[in-house]
Parts: sequence; structure tokens; C-alpha cells
Amino acid sequence: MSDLYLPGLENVVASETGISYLDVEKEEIVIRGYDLIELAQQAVYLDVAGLLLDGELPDEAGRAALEASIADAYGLPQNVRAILHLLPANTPAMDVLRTGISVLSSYDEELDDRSPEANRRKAIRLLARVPQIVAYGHRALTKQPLIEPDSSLSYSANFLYMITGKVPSALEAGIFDQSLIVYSEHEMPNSTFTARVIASTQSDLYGALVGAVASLKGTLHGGANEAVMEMLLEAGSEDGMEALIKERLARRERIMGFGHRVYMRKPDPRALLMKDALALLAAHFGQPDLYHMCVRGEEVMRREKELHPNLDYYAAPVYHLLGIPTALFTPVFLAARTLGISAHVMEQHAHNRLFRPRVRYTGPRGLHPLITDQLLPEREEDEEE
Ligand SMILES: CC(=O)SCCNC(=O)CCNC(=O)[C@H](O)C(C)(C)COP(=O)(O)OP(=O)(O)OC[C@H]1O[C@@H](n2cnc3c(N)ncnc32)[C@H](O)[C@@H]1OP(=O)(O)O
Ligand SMILES: O=C([O-])CC(=O)C(=O)O
Repeated sequence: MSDLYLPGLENVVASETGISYLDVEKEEIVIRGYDLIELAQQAVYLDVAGLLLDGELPDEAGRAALEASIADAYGLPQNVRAILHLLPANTPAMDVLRTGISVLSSYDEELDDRSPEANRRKAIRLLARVPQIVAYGHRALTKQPLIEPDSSLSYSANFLYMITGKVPSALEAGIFDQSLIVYSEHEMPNSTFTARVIASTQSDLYGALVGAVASLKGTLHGGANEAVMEMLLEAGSEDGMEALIKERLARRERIMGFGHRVYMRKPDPRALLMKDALALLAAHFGQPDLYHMCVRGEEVMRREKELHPNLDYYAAPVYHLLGIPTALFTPVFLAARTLGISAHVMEQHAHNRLFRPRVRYTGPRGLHPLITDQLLPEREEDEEE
């Protein structure tokens, strides 16, 4: 057995994959041979869905077929809706989502069919229904009327509409679609690894996704986008942002939205794309202060820590301006990532090897005798009874 131990599995290759790769040297996020940023600029989320699930970018007919199969899968079983309504109002939105997906699995007749075809069909159903759980769950807990999907809208416009209740403008829908693309897939983050570990026991796609929801909730991962928004709201101004970051650094706290296990000392290309989107939206809504606050935060972190923003830093204010409640930022991330995770689970099932690593044991060596003076009398009493 190798004695190599890297805490956090840093730089360990855990899997072979044809899905995606972070080429840090070239500063590219490669998705099945395409650049993720170019996809976000030139394609739509459903194109990326075709690319991730089927291995190729769809043509017009392929995209229309995907759109039709997602529209066919809209609609949550009545009991899933009922259970969302039963949850206490203070349930975190990621826990609502975790429960919703878990309940949904009971209504999928192909749950335990791991063939590529059945997994693809389940992935399509999840692409239709996870956004519904995100939107319905929040509306149910905040006692707002539920909004049914409108399949005359594009996938992303409909998702935003179900959350906000407003049909988005072309600019809003386009930027939201870009955000879903950049959130859709990112090689082997903790949540995808979690899903692959679960799938490697031959467990099902829903179970793997539920595990990924729990992983993504944490603030070192997807939960950071909500923490960023809370920080921006608390800071309130450019100077407030500088002061708040410095205070937190002085207390040796981590600043959410900065740093990354893989990029770390290099910019996250997705953050740069969302920064441009924020500039556009902030100008459109007459809120340049929010953009300037974020830029100041970025400057302070570069100066003080030489750290760059990750995607969550700029996605948070973009989602705020799109009218998404802060509590839904991480669930929206998960809805977008449902795509990448589904592709990984399909790949894991197709080329499976059970994940089962070893440990470096730091407990006592040499065995303690099990029968002690304290245990013996109790044993005798037991025998008398
Ligand atoms: C879409 C996503 O999920 S992206 C990730 C979202 N998460 C966040 O934004 C949370 C904030 N960021 C972090 O906590 C980290 O950067 C992580 C968890 C993302 C990556 O961390 P790791 O790879 O474990 O880096 P590690 O903890 O070794 O940090 C290296 C150094 O940078 C510092 N550092 C890293 N990130 C930050 C941060 N956000 N704020 C302050 N200091 C930081 C660490 O304190 C450490 O400094 P030290 O060497 O003086 O102790
Ligand atoms: O890659 C990671 O570790 C985290 C991340 O940026 C993502 O999941 O999008």
C-alpha cells in the first residue's frame, strides 16, 4: 500500500474523464474539447446540455428535441409539492432542495436502471424539475403563489420567471443563461466527487445528486455565493467594503468569493465573465455603486492577500440584480450543476471502479486487551440474570 497522503486530496487525480478539465497553465476550462467561456458567450445552456449528456453540441433539430423533452418533463408530482409545503418556514433552501430531490426519486420509475439511456432520460427529467423545486420550494415557504413553468419561454427565462414571477428581458435572460453555463460543469469539485463516490457503489443518479446538494451547501463551496451577497449588503459602500474586508482579514477570517483550490493565484475565468455581466446589469439598472463596491473588494484582496475572485464573487451581485433572493443563489448553482453531475454519474456508471481509499492511521498501535476489570463484573451480572 502506498503511504502517500495529501490532505484534501490536493492535486490527486481521482478519476479519468472525457467531460472537462481545468487547464490552469492556459487559463482554460475545457468542456469536451470546447472552452467554457466561449460556450457561455456563443451557445445557450441547452446546447451545453447536449454537449455534456450526448458528447456533441446539438444542431438546431437536436436543440429543439432537447427543449421538447424538457418541456414534456415539466410538472412536479402532487406529493412532492405537498411535502415542500410541510417544511418549516426556516428550512434552509438547500435543505428544501435536498428533500425535494429525494422525494422526487420515489416517483421515477427508472430510478434503479443505470443504463446510459435511462440515466440520460432521468437527467432530462431532473433538468426540468430541479429548477421547479428551487422556485416552488422558496415560494411555498415564503407563502407566495406558486408559478407553473411556461414552456413558451427559453429554459433559462422560464427558470428566472418561476423564481421572480416576472418574465425577464432579453438582457436578463441572456445573462442568467450565461451564469447557468458557467456554473454547469467544473471538472472535479467536492460536490461532483461526492456524486461520483456515491455512484461508484452502483447507487442511483438521484442519490448521487442529493449527496452533491449537501456538499455544495457548504460555504467553502457553493454556499459562498450567498455569503458574498451578505457581505456586500453589510458593507453598503465602496469604503465600507474595504473596511469590512480589512477587519475580517485582521481577525484571520476567510473572505468569501476569493481563492480556489485549483486556480488560487490566478483569476477564475468565469469570475471575469460575470464581472462583465455585472457591469452591464449595473449600468442597465442604474446601480453602478454595486459594481464599484465589488471592484474595490477585488482590489483590496489582491493588495492584501494576492487572491483573486472566484465565480461566486461576481455571480452573487449578478443574481441580486436579476431579482433572485439571496437564499436561492446556491440552489440555482446546484440546478445549473445538475447537468455536469448527471454527466459524471453517467460516466461513472459506464466505467465504474468502486472508490475505496485507505488511511494513515494515527490511533494507538498495539491492541488493548478487551476484557478489563471494569467489564468483567457486568458480564457476570448479565449471566446471573
Ligand atoms: C464555485 C466555488 O465553489 S469556488 C469556491 C467558493 N468558496 C469560497 O469562496 C470560500 C472562500 N475561499 C476559501 O475558503 C478557499 O480559497 C478555498 C476553500 C476555496 C480553497 O482553499 P484551499 O485550497 O484549501 O486553500 P488554503 O486553505 O490552503 O489557502 C491557502 C492560503 O490562502 C488563504 N486563503 C485562501 N482563501 C482565502 C480567502 N477566501 N480569504 C482569506 N484567505 C484565504 C489561506 O488562509 C491560506 O493562507 P496561509 O497559507 O497564510 O494559511
Ligand atoms: O472547482 C471547485 O472546486 C469549485 C468550483 O469552482 C465549482 O464547483 O464550480
